[in-house]
Formats: sequence, C-alpha cells, structure tokens
Amino acid sequence: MLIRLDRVTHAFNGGHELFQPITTPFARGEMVAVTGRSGSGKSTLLAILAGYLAPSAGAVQRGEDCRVCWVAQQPRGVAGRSALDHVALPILATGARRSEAERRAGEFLDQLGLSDASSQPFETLSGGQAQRLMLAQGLAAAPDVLVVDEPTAQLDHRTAAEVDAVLGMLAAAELLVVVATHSPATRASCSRELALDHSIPSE
Ligand SMILES: Nc1ncnc2c1ncn2[C@@H]1O[C@H](COP(=O)(O)OP(=O)(O)OP(=O)(O)O)[C@@H](O)[C@H]1O
Repeated sequence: MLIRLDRVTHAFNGGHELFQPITTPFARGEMVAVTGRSGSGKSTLLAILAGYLAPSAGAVQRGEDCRVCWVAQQPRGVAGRSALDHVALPILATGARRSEAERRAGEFLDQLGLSDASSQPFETLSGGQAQRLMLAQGLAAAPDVLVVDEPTAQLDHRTAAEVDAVLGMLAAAELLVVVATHSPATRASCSRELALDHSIPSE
C-alpha cells in the first residue's frame, strides 16, 4: 500500500464538504480515475493525495519515502529549451552528470514515443507531444505516485488516445497513477474509478 485514505473529505474555509468521505487504499500498479462533474473536488482530492493539501476531515497514510509527482493540466515548459533538456533537468537535479542525465532522458522520451522530438524546442511541440513530455519529465523524477490532472482535456481524440495508452503503460510499470478526468476514454483505460458525483449538496 502506498497511500491510504481514511474517511477523507474536504471543505474550504468552513464551507460544505465537497464529496462524501472516502476510505480506500492505493497500491502500485493501479491506475485510478477520479471522476465527477466540474467543481466536485477532483483537483482537491489530487492535492490531498499529493500531500499539498491537508484534508479538513479524515486521515491520509503515506508509505515511507513515497515520492509524488504532479503533472499539471497545462503543459509548462521553457521556450527555446529542447524536449531532452526538459526531461534531463530532474535527473541533473539528483546530481547526475549531464551525459548520464541526457542518456536516461533519451530513454524516457523513447518510452513516451518522443524520440523524434528530442531536440525540438518546447514551443514547437504539438499539444499531445507537450503533454507526453510532461509525463516523461514526471517519470524522470522517479516518483512512486504520478498524479495527473485532466491530461487529455486540451487534446483531439487521436492524441488523447495516445496519452491514455501511455498512462496505462506507466501504471503497468509499477507506479501508482491517479488521474482526474472527464474523459470516458481515459476512465476506460483505468483499473478503477473513484466517482465524486455523489457529492454533498451545499444546502
Ligand atoms: N483554494 C481554494 N479555496 C476555496 N475554494 C476552492 C479552492 N480550490 C478549489 N475551491 C473550490 O472547491 C470546489 C472544487 O474544486 P476542484 O478544482 O477540486 O474541482 P474539480 O472537480 O477539479 O473541477 P474541474 O473539473 O472544473 O477541474 C470548487 O467549487 C472550487 O471553486
């Protein structure tokens, strides 16, 4: 077990609880979809899982040395820097030599089908390539848990399908992947779903 939620929910600033209390374990190799209408608390739950936000109710248990990486909804990168540079950065941050960091970054790019875009500047990547680059960068940080917020929201059908396939592959690599999504296709590629639809009304 990597993370366990015990009767976790959240209310901002003394307001209403966003979703009914959740009790569930999360293990390696799982790919969990967090679903629900807009405002149901998907991003909030991701932030709780990532440890960025303490829930207003319930308890979160996290395995020792559980490394979490957050992949944001909007790909963010540095114009003028190559795809390879973006993935090498978290590896360099661990103290690796540049040659070693670039070799390993190349492997992550390859895994995500981005080998051909390795030397392309960030701003020339397509939406799908940029989203996959964010996943490659997240992986390069060697996390146990990859938290992914709406990875396919901005993508066309075909590119979204590519990203969904990649997410499934990551979970198969013994990571825990938790993905907030509105997409039925993304949900279908997950091993289970946490539906926040039965949220508590504000009245
Ligand atoms: N820091 C905050 N302070 C107060 N309220 C917040 C804060 N962050 C989010 N909220 C509110 O909490 C509710 C849930 O937000 P959240 O972003 O978790 O929903 P979501 O399900 O991810 O929505 P979407 O699908 O639109 O991304 C919303 O009503 C939002 O306005």
